[in-house]
Amino acid sequence: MDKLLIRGGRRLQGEVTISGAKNAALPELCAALLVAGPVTLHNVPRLQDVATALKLIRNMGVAVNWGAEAEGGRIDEVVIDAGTLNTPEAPYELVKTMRASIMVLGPLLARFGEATVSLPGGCAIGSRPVDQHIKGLQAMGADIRVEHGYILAKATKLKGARITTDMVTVTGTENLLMAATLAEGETILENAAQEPEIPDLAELLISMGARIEGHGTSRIRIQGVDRLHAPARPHRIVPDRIEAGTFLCAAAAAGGDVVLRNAEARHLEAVIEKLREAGAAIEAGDGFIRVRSEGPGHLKAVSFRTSEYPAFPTDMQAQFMAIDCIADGTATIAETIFENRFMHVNELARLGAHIEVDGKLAVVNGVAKLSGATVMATDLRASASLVIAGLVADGQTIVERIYHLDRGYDRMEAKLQALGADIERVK
Ligand SMILES: CC(=O)N[C@H]1[C@@H](OP(=O)(O)OP(=O)(O)OC[C@H]2O[C@@H](n3ccc(=O)[nH]c3=O)[C@H](O)[C@@H]2O)O[C@H](CO)[C@@H](O)[C@@H]1O
Ligand SMILES: C=C(OP(=O)(O)O)C(=O)O
Repeated sequence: MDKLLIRGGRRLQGEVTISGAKNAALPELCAALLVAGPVTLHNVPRLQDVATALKLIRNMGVAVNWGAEAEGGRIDEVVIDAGTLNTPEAPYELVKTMRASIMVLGPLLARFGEATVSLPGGCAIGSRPVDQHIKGLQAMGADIRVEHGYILAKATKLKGARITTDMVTVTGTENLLMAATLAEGETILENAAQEPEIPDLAELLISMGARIEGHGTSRIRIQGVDRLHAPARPHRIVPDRIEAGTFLCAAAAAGGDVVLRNAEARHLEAVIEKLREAGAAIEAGDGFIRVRSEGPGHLKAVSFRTSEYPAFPTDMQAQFMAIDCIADGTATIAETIFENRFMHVNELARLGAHIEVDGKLAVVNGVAKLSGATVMATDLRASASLVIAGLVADGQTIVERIYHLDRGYDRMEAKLQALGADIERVK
């Protein structure tokens, strides 16, 4: 199993190009199932979750061409043609490592009138049920049973409905949005998620002939159409705001001067505001963000609370906690989205951090320095937080189980090396 070996204490300097968003790529790969014809995506990040999603849809009989595999092809391009789809099924073996697989359910049901999709596997950050996806599709007239760990869904023709989800759910909104494009009549999604990946998905669907309004707000209105068509042009996936935020936190914590290219500051306002409070200087312009920081000894502890977009993202909580660990003062961090997303705390403590957890709250007392140790990654963003802590810690840190990191970051260690970090992957 691969590990990362980090020798801390180096400042970060230079430029890094941010990849396309994992959380936009995954629903958009599923959206391609809605049409018979080629859907071309650009700015596709090279990461394990994309590979898993492509394996899943190939298994349905879909033709997939990932640029990295094609001779001389664009490395960031994926072309999917679901014209040959013959098995509208997602088996447990392919779904268990990636909860986002649930997003094949809406498109399959809408286009084929049936789908068999395994319940996604349990995940370290919380229980993560999919009841809202199921309830929404039932409101659209689907007949859904859950048996032997599988969702068995049928619908001769989905019907438009007004759906108010019990909570704001990102993939729930995306699943129902995709299903509604082919439903009969109008669907209104109330309490819809507003994360930037949702308007990005909606724009792709619109380029396929879908009729959607209000994407990016909490009320999305969809007029169903009889069929969608292949988009005329490639769709460019929105930059990954969480990858960008992770590099901002890394530079703020380690100190240095880093410019992020292909990054959207307007998608990261809550994080940037907190980084400024912590003492980092941030400038942003068209497609770039620059961060300058004096690093350890010059950072202030900053409290924050995770919440739905545009508030502070839960996917940035662990990485920002790494800054608070070495900042001056005490920070209180409230995690309101997932009930078990403080798994990195024990590992940060192994590096010398002082953190106490009480339910949804973590209280971090900043220390002057961290000291390198062997730590274990427990989930995707926890891994990133340990990497950031390792960049600051004295001596050598080994981060084990980085398959979590590889799920969602595109060659993170290579990008950090290019910024001057002493980090390498070892077998
Ligand atoms: C692939 C993708 O885009 N993943 C993101 C997505 O996950 P995901 O879409 O899975 O997260 P949700 O927005 O659905 O979850 C929000 C909350 O609602 C609960 N819930 C959700 C659906 C449901 O049917 N029932 C239910 O109870 C969840 O357990 C959680 O407590 O949004 C999360 C919250 O921003 C991010 O951390 C993930 O990175
Ligand atoms: C929790 C995350 O992803 P997923 O929903 O794919 O598990 C994440 O990106 O931090």
